[in-house]
Amino acid sequence: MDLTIDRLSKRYGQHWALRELSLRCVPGMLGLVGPNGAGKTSLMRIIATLLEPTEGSILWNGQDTRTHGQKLRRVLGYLPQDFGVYPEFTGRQFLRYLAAMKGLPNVLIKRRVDEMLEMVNLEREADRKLPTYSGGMKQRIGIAQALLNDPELLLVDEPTAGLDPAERVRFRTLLAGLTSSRIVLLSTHIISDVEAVANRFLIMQEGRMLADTTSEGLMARAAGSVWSITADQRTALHLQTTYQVSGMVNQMNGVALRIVSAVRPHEAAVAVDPTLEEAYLLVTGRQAVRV
Ligand SMILES: Nc1ncnc2c1ncn2[C@@H]1O[C@H](COP(=O)(O)OP(=O)(O)OP(=O)(O)O)[C@@H](O)[C@H]1O
Repeated sequence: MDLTIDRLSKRYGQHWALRELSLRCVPGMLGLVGPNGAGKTSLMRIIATLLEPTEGSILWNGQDTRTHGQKLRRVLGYLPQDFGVYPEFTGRQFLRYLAAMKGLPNVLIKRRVDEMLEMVNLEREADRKLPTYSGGMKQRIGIAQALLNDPELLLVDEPTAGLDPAERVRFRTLLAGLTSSRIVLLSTHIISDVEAVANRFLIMQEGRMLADTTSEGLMARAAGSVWSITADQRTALHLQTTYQVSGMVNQMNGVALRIVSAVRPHEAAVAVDPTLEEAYLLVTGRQAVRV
């Protein structure tokens, strides 16, 4: 199993959504992290062969997907960001319908659908119509449909958007169990979504790959660049306007700040271990989203 992305670019009109992106993926969970508009969905849609690149190519096991797209589609599972459900179907009917569409033999469909419903913990809700499902249940049925063909390559685009914290955790746990023998590419703008499950982090911004690293690699980049200080209100305000503040808590004795800065922001500041979000902030220069 080998997915190679070679100098991929995508232009919409005058706007470049992807710029010369290269990447080689082997089995494991890859967290594709970047702010809205970074190009994550465009990349996923091109890999899924739903969108043509402007330049560059995607190779699946060494073969170009422009000419051998069927080989990749056969082993692909995809949960798109705007995953829509069919209002007339129950969860079970929906999965059976998609299993048939994916070409699973009739004799296997019932068993496979039952297995998937059990895996995503929706057996009890399987005969309810899809519009009655909560956001988290819809995402779980979405991942179930993506897994029907036991894909070697699983693309999951912003799966936790709009989920409440309990469903978010549940979804992460579900994903964590899926990675051993496939390539999973999971996109998110929330680093905590992939913090515990990804063994590789791809950080995208404005169509470019800013970093291709592990959590340790990302943390190492931020070592010595995160500071903690408890200051009075006036000093805290000054620090906030001058530096990137990654955390702030009002306390009895002042304001406790965490600051991301290459230089010591104040003589009373002490260096602290970075969090993954702070490392992300340092790489992208943006505020990480905390959920
Ligand atoms: N069909 C399109 N026509 C024109 N511009 C587009 C189109 N699709 C995406 N874009 C632009 O390309 C850039 C990348 O979009 P894309 O959806 O790939 O990013 P993203 O990282 O997935 O962001 P989001 O999380 O908001 O979906 C954005 O600036 C977006 O506005």
